[in-house]
Amino acid sequence: MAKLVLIRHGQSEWNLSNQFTGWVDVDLSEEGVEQAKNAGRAIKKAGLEFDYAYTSVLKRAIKTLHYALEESDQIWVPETKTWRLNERHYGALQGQNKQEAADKFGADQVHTWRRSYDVLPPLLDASDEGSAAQDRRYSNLDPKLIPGGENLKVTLERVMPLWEDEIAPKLLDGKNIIIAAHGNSLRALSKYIEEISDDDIINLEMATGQPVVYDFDEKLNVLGKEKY
Ligand SMILES: O=C(O)[C@H](O)COP(=O)(O)O
Repeated sequence: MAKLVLIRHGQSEWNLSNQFTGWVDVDLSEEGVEQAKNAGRAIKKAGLEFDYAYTSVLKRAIKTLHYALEESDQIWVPETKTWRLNERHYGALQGQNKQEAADKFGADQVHTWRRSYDVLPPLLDASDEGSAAQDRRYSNLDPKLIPGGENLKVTLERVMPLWEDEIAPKLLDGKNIIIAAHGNSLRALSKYIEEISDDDIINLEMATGQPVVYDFDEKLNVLGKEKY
């Protein structure tokens, strides 16, 4: 019945330089642009047609969506941009080099920050430079909802209202949806969709620019999952 395509943005400038990114609005690298276009070509080749598109308010995901839709000749598809699909907020780690952080705090600690389900990164204060509280794009958001740092659990909790209010009803109505977002907002969504345990989610990685296609029955049970 309905299909849902999840696509992590193409390689970003900070994926390339190995920096924690989170809510920092970093652009795609040249390779990231190519990955997004290739995703669009794969979508076209597979004959995937969308009724709705969703993305975050960060340009690496927005541009990935646009390249993918343009290459598959469906740039007209109605799209929604929402902070609920943003990357998990990496708190005070944002901007730091991941290798340098591992040298400073230990590889185990950094792995725990990156992949554990419920350990929070060091938090940013609302008054800190670089806090999203000072960013105009979040000015219509209740300040209490603006995070100073998130783990996967908190990320899943803020993705779920979007799933419940918008995505699931449309899939139940047989509509096909593409979501272009981020490694961890998509890991959170996959955890819910595939009912992956808190322990096992540590092993799920999302490749940049690779479409993941879920096929659902009319009760939203997963019939199949394919990667292009
Ligand atoms: O925000 C980031 O740094 C990346 O998009 C995801 O990083 P991770 O692989 O460390 O979770």
